[in-house]
Amino acid sequence: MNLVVIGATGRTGSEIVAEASGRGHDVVGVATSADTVEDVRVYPDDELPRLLEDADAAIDFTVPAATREHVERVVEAGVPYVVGTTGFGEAGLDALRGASKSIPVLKASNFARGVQALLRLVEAGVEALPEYDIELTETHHSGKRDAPSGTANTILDVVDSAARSKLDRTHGREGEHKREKSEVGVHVRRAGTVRGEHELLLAGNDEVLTLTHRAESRRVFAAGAVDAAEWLADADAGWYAFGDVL
Ligand SMILES: NC(=O)C1=CN([C@@H]2O[C@H](COP(=O)(O)OP(=O)(O)OC[C@H]3O[C@@H](n4cnc5c(N)ncnc54)[C@H](O)[C@@H]3O)[C@@H](O)[C@H]2O)C=CC1
Ligand SMILES: O=C(O)C1=N[C@H](C(=O)O)C[C@H](O)C1
Repeated sequence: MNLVVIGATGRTGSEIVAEASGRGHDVVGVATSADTVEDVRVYPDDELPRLLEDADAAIDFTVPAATREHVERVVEAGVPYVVGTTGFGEAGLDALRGASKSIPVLKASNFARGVQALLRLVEAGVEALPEYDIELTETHHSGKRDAPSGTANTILDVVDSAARSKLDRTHGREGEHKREKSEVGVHVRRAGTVRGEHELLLAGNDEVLTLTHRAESRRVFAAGAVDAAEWLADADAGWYAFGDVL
């Protein structure tokens, strides 16, 4: 396949370039400035329209503002679009959903296959323990821009759908704060080079169940993103999730 990796010089984009090249795909990169990654040419983002002309798919791991600019170019080129970027507001999500009327769009907050399994375990745990208190903690490297993580928000959406009553997301606690039954605590840690860890704690009287996923390297995200691009290249226009690929 001809792949365009947008964000190719980034922590994750550079792993995606390595993974795609390693699989034998023809890869070009786009980033804020020209560079070379794993012997792959990286072009500044104003070159994106030309690079999309022969692309079979584009993969975007940048920042929400950049992805919003890219999506119009990708739609014009009619190229399947894999989006890993997180931290969108409603307008950004609407732009991506709008694009899916014309091209196949696959957006996932986490391309690790283990997180797909975690989401299924979260649903089962919440359904089995409806009265238990739920607290979510996510930990990422000190360079992460958005909080909570996109994965944390995805986990909370699964909790919402599995819970018997609406839960209020309580981001941190300080001062006098007695826990309400309707709370789901959300806690964010930023430190070092942590690749991505998510822990859901369900606590009842005299017992605790914790469900944890930890990414040991960004290669796990890269493998999933390239799997998604290979799958999406033959898809019809529409809105897809990483679970559709597995
Ligand atoms: N869905 C998933 O599995 C994962 C998602 N992510 C998300 O991916 C995004 C990027 O994360 P990192 O790789 O740590 O970021 P980073 O800061 O290391 O890299 C960002 C990349 O985007 C590029 N970029 C920024 N503005 C651009 C523009 N206007 N045009 C073209 N390129 C532009 C930069 O040049 C750089 O290559 C974040 O939103 C993060 O949450 C990260 C890992 C896994
Ligand atoms: O920024 C990161 O690094 C990651 N971001 C994604 C998120 O926001 O959930 C996925 C992964 O946890 C790594």
